[in-house]
Amino acid sequence: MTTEPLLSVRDLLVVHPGRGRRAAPVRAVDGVSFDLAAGETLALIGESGCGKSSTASAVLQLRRPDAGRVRFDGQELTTLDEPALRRVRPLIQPVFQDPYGSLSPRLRVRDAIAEPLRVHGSRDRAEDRRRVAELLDLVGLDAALGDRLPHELSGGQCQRVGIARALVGGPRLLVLDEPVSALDPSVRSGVLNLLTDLQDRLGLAYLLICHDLALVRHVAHRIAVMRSGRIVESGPARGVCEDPADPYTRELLAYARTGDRQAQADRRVKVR
Ligand SMILES: Nc1ncnc2c1ncn2[C@@H]1O[C@H](COP(=O)(O)OP(=O)(O)OP(=O)(O)O)[C@@H](O)[C@H]1O
Repeated sequence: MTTEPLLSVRDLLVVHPGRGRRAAPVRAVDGVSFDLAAGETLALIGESGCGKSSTASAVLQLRRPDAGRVRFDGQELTTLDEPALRRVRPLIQPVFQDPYGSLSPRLRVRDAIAEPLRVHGSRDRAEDRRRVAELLDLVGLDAALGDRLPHELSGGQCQRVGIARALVGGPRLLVLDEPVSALDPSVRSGVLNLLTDLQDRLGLAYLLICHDLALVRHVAHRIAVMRSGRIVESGPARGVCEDPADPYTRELLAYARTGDRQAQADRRVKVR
């Protein structure tokens, strides 16, 4: 018996308008297809501008794709109207690179985490408080941090709040866009361990966008290499780079050279 993947992306096309007055439109994503199972991590890697974030936005339906299909948990998302999509959104949640930028500076942590519940119609404040306390505990934060504002948290704590907020609606898929690259190296492994622990406990699927090949090999199950809007190679994350004659390995090693330079640059824009 074959089980349907949680996420199935087929022939995805995202075209951005050209940036200059005479600039031609950019096919940022040009026929991308992949599957992702529940409990699995697929890492999308590739040099800057190859279309990783555009793919992520189209999967999240933050940016409607120009063509192609995005089937999630048996439902085709590209044809859903906005009210129907709002009901699906809690199940597919993003976690962004900049933990401060993804939280409102004026909302206390407990309100930031509870906000999506209220947006989706929750009127039971006591139940919301209980859920927030449960989530703070789940992401390894002390309940007292619930009273703080984002600027009163460290980068790692702030990213944990972002993860708690993503979890509040009971998602099945998280789209992780460089989730630790803006963090101090000393707290990165804690956040990564939290993500792998949450995946094991909750059966979450992760679409991971990351520049750091060493990290990707450690946390992902499969890797897809993008270039110029296309997936040019894909395969298992573990045991890769063992046969230099293999095209997938060659692609990864080539990526590692450009990607490492990008990762160095990323580290220079650390948040507080
Ligand atoms: N809103 C936009 N308008 C016009 N062009 C865009 C827009 N967003 C992205 N692009 C272009 O689309 C292409 C793919 O960009 P995208 O951000 O998806 O790549 P990426 O692989 O995520 O890059 P990075 O690793 O630097 O974030 C690039 O040529 C980029 O300049």
